[in-house]
Amino acid sequence: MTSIKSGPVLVLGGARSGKSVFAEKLVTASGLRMHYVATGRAWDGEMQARITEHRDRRGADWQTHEAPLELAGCLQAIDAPDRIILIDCLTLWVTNLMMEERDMAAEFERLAGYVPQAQARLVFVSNEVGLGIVPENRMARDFRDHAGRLHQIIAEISADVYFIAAGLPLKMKG
Ligand SMILES: Nc1nc2c(ncn2[C@@H]2O[C@H](COP(=O)(O)OP(=O)(O)OP(=O)(O)O)[C@@H](O)[C@H]2O)c(=O)[nH]1
Repeated sequence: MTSIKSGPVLVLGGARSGKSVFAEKLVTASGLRMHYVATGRAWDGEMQARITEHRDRRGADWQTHEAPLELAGCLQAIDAPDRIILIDCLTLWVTNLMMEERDMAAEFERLAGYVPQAQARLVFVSNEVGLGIVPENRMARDFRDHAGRLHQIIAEISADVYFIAAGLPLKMKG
């Protein structure tokens, strides 16, 4: 199993690609105190079922925090050198910021400003949503563009970057 040596990690992949499971294994293998920051919200029964599945899989060794909007603030609040924090996922955070009409560039800058100073190990999970055809509606195009920009920003400051497809990791950086 791949292990985390130093610096932040970005794990990208499509829906149900196995990216969360891969990231969870990286975290579990680290031996550090495991924290999970969820950006998702239980907006309907289906999402609640997905969340329950994730919680059951993680088990009691993880401490869970919910940060649909204030991601950098949440990470700062729980930062400590003996911890590893899995952030799942950046694309849901982008969705939440868009819904609240936040200044995306400023939010990305705030997160990117914090990441290099973090004492905890950070593992970001995100959906690669830019591989399909150009979406027909404006909001979906904006979402795809914001996600793409954020991925480039986080990839640049990450030590390791993986792309997961069909449960298989492709190491792109590190
Ligand atoms: N609020 C909240 N959300 C959670 C919790 N655990 C997981 N989630 C959210 O559930 C989302 C994952 O949903 P899925 O639809 O199963 O993920 P997926 O992208 O289809 O599948 P994978 O590629 O396997 O990760 C994550 O992005 C989290 O934000 C939790 O304890 N609380």
